[in-house]
Amino acid sequence: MSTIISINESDFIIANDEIKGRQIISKRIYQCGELIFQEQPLVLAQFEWNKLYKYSTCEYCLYPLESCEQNVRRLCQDSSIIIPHSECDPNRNIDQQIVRCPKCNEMYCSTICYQQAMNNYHLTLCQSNENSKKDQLIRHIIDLWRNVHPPPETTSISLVLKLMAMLKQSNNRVLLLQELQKFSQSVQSDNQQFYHKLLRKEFESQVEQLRYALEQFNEQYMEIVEFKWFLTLNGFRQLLALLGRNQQGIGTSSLAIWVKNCETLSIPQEAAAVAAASSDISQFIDAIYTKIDDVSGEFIDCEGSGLFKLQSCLNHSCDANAEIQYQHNNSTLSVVATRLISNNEEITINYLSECDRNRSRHSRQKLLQENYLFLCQCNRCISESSEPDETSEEESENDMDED
Ligand SMILES: C[S@@+](CC[C@H](N)C(=O)[O-])C[C@H]1O[C@@H](n2cnc3c(N)ncnc32)[C@H](O)[C@@H]1O
Repeated sequence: MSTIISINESDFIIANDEIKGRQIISKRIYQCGELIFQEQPLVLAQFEWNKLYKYSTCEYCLYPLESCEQNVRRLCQDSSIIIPHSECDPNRNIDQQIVRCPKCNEMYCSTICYQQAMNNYHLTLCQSNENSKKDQLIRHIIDLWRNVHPPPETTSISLVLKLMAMLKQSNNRVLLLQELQKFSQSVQSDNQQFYHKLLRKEFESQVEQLRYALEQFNEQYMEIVEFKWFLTLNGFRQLLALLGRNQQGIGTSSLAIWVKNCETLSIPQEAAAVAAASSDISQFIDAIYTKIDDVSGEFIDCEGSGLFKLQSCLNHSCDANAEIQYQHNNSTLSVVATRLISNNEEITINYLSECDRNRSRHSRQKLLQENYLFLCQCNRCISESSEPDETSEEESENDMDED
């Protein structure tokens, strides 16, 4: 885990900015669409809610373990749907590829993933006996988490459990802890104004229950002396702030890959046939997405999150010049330029979800303060600084009043 792949060391540098902390500065020109780097996570986990809704993925790399047809049938709750062009679905025979842990039945996309999981953490976390006290405590911790954090989830307690198990199984605990310490993790913003939203008064008792349960887990089953500090009152708040500030969402989907492959289908020769075939398939795809939206809402991907060492050095901008993609439909993250990036320009991504990006300056800044503890001063926020301090909801309410 935690491998940085495909970078040319001289293409960018990690610098230090007085206000933002670490930042990545380009040392050459990147064209729009160009890959900047690819990286695998130090640790990742599927969201607990996602798992509950039966999104099946490889436990180690989040590769989807459904065919496109199974995926669509589940999301539409309609077992009669037939997906055409099965040649566009690389997962059409995925059932035959799935590897299961012989003890707990957890699913993996390959023997390699299963072995990596075993070597890293699964030997410790394998829940093979539901009556055992240890398995019950793990389930209790996960249930507590789900009560604190209804969907959409942002941070996952499974990451904490996995980090503990990785430390237990590691033969170099010091190195792993050093890697963890590099992520930005203070509980407050530098000017002491913002706290992470999970550390507000309203969550105090639930966060304490979680901390206590994890402390019991460590004392009774893990005995990781090096992790004890993270399970103290202050240490646990810092751990939650670390996860909140750095965690990167991961999304994979069998349907999305099938749709992408359909776009490159070999085209029939005659112009009229081309038009008819492509309009048929796009109408079919539109109808599928509409039905999914009606039945399952927008929650359509296999989702999780992870900590990435290099990606976590990328700062936010509401006018970012790069974006995160999952080009391999698993947890390998790609950072791709979304416009021309000049030499010496900071490479930035947008931390906000697609739908939050069009909110007012005030709403965007509020979300960034609650989740990442900073006041955004990007070019877009500065150029919109004369706008009123209203959330998008207040803005639309005012608009409606005016109408
Ligand atoms: C994922 S880290 C990014 C790298 C970070 N600068 C570091 O030193 O590790 C996220 C944190 O970086 C800082 N940050 C990111 N974008 C920023 C921005 N536009 N303005 C100020 N601080 C920012 C915030 O402290 C945020 O919680």
